[in-house]
Amino acid sequence: AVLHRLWAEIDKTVKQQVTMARMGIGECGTGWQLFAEDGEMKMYRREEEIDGMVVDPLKAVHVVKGITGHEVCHYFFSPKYRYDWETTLEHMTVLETISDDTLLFLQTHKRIWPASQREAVFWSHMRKLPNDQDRDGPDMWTVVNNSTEDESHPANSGKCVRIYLTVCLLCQTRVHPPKDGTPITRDNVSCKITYCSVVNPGGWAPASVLRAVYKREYPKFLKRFTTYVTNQTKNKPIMF
Ligand SMILES: CCCc1ccc(-c2ccc(S(=O)(=O)CCO)cc2)cc1[C@H]1C[C@H]1c1ccccn1
Repeated sequence: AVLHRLWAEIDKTVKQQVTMARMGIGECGTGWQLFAEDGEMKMYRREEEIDGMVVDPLKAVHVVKGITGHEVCHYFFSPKYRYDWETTLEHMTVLETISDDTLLFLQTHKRIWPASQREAVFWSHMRKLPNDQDRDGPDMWTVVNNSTEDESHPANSGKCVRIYLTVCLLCQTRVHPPKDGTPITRDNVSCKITYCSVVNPGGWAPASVLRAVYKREYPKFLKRFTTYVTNQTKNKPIMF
């Protein structure tokens, strides 16, 4: 198959992001502060600024019973479900279908007063990863979203400020087979989710406002999204 113009960048970025997502918080360098906790969900951030703009890296870890990594990545990646769970989304367009596991998105997010409205252009790639640590362990699945340029949508040409994001959703399915050898049900599966994101807001926005938005929005987003996947899958066959 002819490789797409972005393929080399996608493959390199996915490998880099997955390597970082697999590292524990302790190995990810210093300065991580736990800022939100809800049951199994723990959310960390590091306070970082570039040219006075807040670009705080975020890392969340969560364990959800009854769903698999393939299912979590499927509902995160597919455009047809996004309006159901992404509450800050104002508009989403698929600019290009690069392949069946790689899409180019244009998204505008609802304006956060007093900052100007933001938009993002990013490729999104979904991939199953060999579990190289535990060969007979279940596979891992990931979706990586990474901002990119698109000639037909130059940055900051309209009313929206272009943001630059790198997001990695890494999922590891855990199966606890029933003792009595009966078939595996959703009671026997769980998914360890690691969500990493770095967002450059692209233009000035008050640090206090941005940090308040992230503190409020990210825990809401991960809880809402995982609840959505649980509800969407509960009466469906398990997608391993
Ligand atoms: C000034 C910039 C604010 C800002 C930057 C970035 C994002 C954002 C974009 C994409 C993704 S995703 O994980 O790729 C899922 C696809 O949408 C998550 C978050 C949202 C906001 C805004 C709306 C706020 C927000 C922040 C955090 C979570 C959700 N929404």
